[in-house]
Amino acid sequence: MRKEITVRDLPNFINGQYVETGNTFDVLYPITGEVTAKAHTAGQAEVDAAVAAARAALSGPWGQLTTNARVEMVKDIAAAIRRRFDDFLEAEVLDTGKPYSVASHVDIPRGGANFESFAESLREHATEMFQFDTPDGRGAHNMMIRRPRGVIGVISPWNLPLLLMTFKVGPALACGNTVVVKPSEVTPSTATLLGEVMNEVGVPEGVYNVVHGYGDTGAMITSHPDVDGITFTGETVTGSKILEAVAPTLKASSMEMGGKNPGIVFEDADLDLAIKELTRSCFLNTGQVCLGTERVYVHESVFDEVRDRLKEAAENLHYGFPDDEATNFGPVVSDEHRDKVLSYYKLAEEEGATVVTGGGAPKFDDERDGGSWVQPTIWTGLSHDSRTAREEIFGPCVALIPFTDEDEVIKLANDTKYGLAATFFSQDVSRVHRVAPQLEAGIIWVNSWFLRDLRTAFGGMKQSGIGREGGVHGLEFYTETSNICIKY
Ligand SMILES: NC(=O)C1=CN([C@@H]2O[C@H](COP(=O)(O)OP(=O)(O)OC[C@H]3O[C@@H](n4cnc5c(N)ncnc54)[C@H](O)[C@@H]3O)[C@@H](O)[C@H]2O)C=CC1
Ligand SMILES: O=C(O)/C=C/C=C(\O)C(=O)O
Repeated sequence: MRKEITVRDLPNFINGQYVETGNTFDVLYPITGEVTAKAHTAGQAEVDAAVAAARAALSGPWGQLTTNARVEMVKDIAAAIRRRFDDFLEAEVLDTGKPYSVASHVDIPRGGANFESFAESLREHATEMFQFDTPDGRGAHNMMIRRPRGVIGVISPWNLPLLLMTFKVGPALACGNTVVVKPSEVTPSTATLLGEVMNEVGVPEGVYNVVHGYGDTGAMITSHPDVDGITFTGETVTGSKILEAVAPTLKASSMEMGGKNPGIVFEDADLDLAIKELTRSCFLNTGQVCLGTERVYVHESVFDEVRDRLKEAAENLHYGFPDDEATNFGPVVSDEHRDKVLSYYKLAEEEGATVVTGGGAPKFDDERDGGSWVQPTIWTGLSHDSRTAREEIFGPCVALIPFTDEDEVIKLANDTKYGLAATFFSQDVSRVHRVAPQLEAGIIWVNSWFLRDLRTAFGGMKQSGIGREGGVHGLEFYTETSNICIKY
């Protein structure tokens, strides 16, 4: 159904207050291209104020909370997000155009779970202690303590805005840090709304701050001398610029970046399951998931069947307005991103691809023609070395490439500068155990995709990332340790 849009104002959130700057940029509805909000750009003064508020909060009432009280407050944030589920859902859909069916099952529930789960993890981790022999025979205890790292700059992307931002803010707050968040300029709404939740729950002022703007506002945070750590999700090239920006002040950095994740369908795979999971891994969230599969190697003996069944699944996806229950496929996030994806659709054909389905933009003959739409697309006939099969497109598209043997496909899967995720399908238990450890990826799914247990380590190898977050693994980034050596 067509949405009646009232243009909203999205101020910054600094020291518990909403702060306007009057210098605004438009936020657009990807379904139709209409303006839905005006976000207030933060300049150096607002970034400085946010960082100063975050610094002050570390030694204010927040810093004085007991661990138990802090953990309970972080869980209260989760409960408040759940109470305001519909507000978050509406805000996320307006920014991204994604179907309610996706946002209400993936994005918004994770907004709450990210706070709750990391609060629990913090309670469960054990403190390290070593008994140590000293030359005088009396001995010592080495005891490690953890303390918050300090002010954390959170730079987040547009594909899963609330999910990915809270995947960082949740553990940061659970560990006692304070944050300055720079959400993507394309999707600033849910980060702004979270400020209301923080005030409702009684999170002390200055603990959670949000500044809006483009990459230059992000750069004011990454280069800020009073920020202690940066956690980033986004493109690899941006990650590399951020690492340069943090170098002069030697900030700790946790980086989750792009991928060109392989999928593999072996000849012994359960094809019903493989098609079901590949339909999600290629097309969920219109392909805008860093863990998605844009190249799938299919054993030659089942290639034609996989191609035909995946084509059928892609053609059954339902483009529509977000609140239509049948809609499971939305637009991409912006015209800029649509143009990038369509440029790869053109490149694929220039590189000799056969278009199995899709390959362009849909035409609706209604207001959706003003939005940022592309078709789900499947190619065959592309070589593993083509740019289409090697570069991250971040769209609902996949190159199907045949293979003949296991060693060959492992080499093909690993032949990339990235190493975020891999997913493969086989019913042969020996093969599963043999192949999985040989894949160069931080996250490997077997007979499944995007099954997330928040206690597990999350992050990429090679140019897909530096460091791991999730469960107790995030403690390495979100806390500083001190070893205390106590001689008896
Ligand atoms: N999760 C992932 O792996 C994601 C990958 N991408 C990839 O990146 C491409 C471009 O999307 P963008 O949103 O432009 O990603 P991006 O990496 O440019 O932006 C991500 C965040 O970084 C900020 N940023 C940009 N330049 C910065 C700088 N110099 N210093 C500090 N912060 C900076 C942005 O404002 C945004 O908040 C996509 O087409 C896709 O291929 C995008 C989003 C998520
Ligand atoms: O489940 C998560 O924590 C993250 C999922 C997806 C991404 O990281 C991404 O698309 O960037």
